[in-house]
Amino acid sequence: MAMAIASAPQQTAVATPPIIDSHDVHLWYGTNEALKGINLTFHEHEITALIGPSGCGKSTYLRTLNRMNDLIPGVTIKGEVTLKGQDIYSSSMDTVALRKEVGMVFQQPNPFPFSIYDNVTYGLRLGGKPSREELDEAVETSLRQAAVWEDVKDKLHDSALALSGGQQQRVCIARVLAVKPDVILLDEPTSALDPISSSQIENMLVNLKKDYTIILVTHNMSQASRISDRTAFFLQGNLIEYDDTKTIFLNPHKKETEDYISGRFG
Ligand SMILES: Nc1ncnc2c1ncn2[C@@H]1O[C@H](COP(=O)(O)OP(=O)(O)OP(=O)(O)O)[C@@H](O)[C@H]1O
Repeated sequence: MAMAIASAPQQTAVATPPIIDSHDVHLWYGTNEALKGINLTFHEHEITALIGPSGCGKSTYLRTLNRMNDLIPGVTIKGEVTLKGQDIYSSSMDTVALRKEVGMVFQQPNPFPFSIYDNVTYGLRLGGKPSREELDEAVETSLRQAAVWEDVKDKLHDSALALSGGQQQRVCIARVLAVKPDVILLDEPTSALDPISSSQIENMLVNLKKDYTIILVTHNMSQASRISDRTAFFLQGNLIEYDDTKTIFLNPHKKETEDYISGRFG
């Protein structure tokens, strides 16, 4: 019998339109093949969790979705990733624009050493010369969406570095939201946070999915089962199983998946 986790998994996902498609994605770091032909389709307005033991390629795969691996020397990528039907690896793709459409939040909160206001407006100011009113509006909307407005509204011009870790992470999420992405990638966004901050971020992500598509790497099985609609299980660079979260946690089809989620390895 599979898994023993505290919370009931999400209900069976009802398919929304696909937004990202990856087809036969391989990635090598030098000669080490870290991804061995990944086929995955992500659906709009869903949260998808990527799970699997350390070193199985989850973070590497997440970074292929907005070409963040391009920044790592010695990386070779083959295969196809499309965003709304457009090949993101085509030579005509503007990677700065891509990373606005497919934003990323990292494990460690990484606010810039600026004010909260300047952190949230950073991407907007890179893209042009928005008016003060536009910036003010974006700051309030994004901080509200990231569920941190009430904490910071009276100190927007204080350093973001003076906030708690959980508040910093929510400001980093607001920074991504301010440029209105379609997709948000999160790489273990709560693993450096206390349980209360983690739970605030989980609730926020569930609220955000009505407006965004969310793809989340997590080691936390309860988190995956609490908030995700679909779950993909990776092992040694392969995608072993991808299904709605309820099936993965209650009735996985592959033995490796069952062994992992029931804690037999990893
Ligand atoms: N920058 C890099 N240079 C060389 N090899 C790397 C690099 N990043 C990851 N790897 C290797 O690629 C493989 C997959 O790593 P990756 O970080 O994607 O796994 P992961 O499943 O996200 O692991 P974790 O859960 O520990 O974060 C591992 O063998 C790792 O050592």
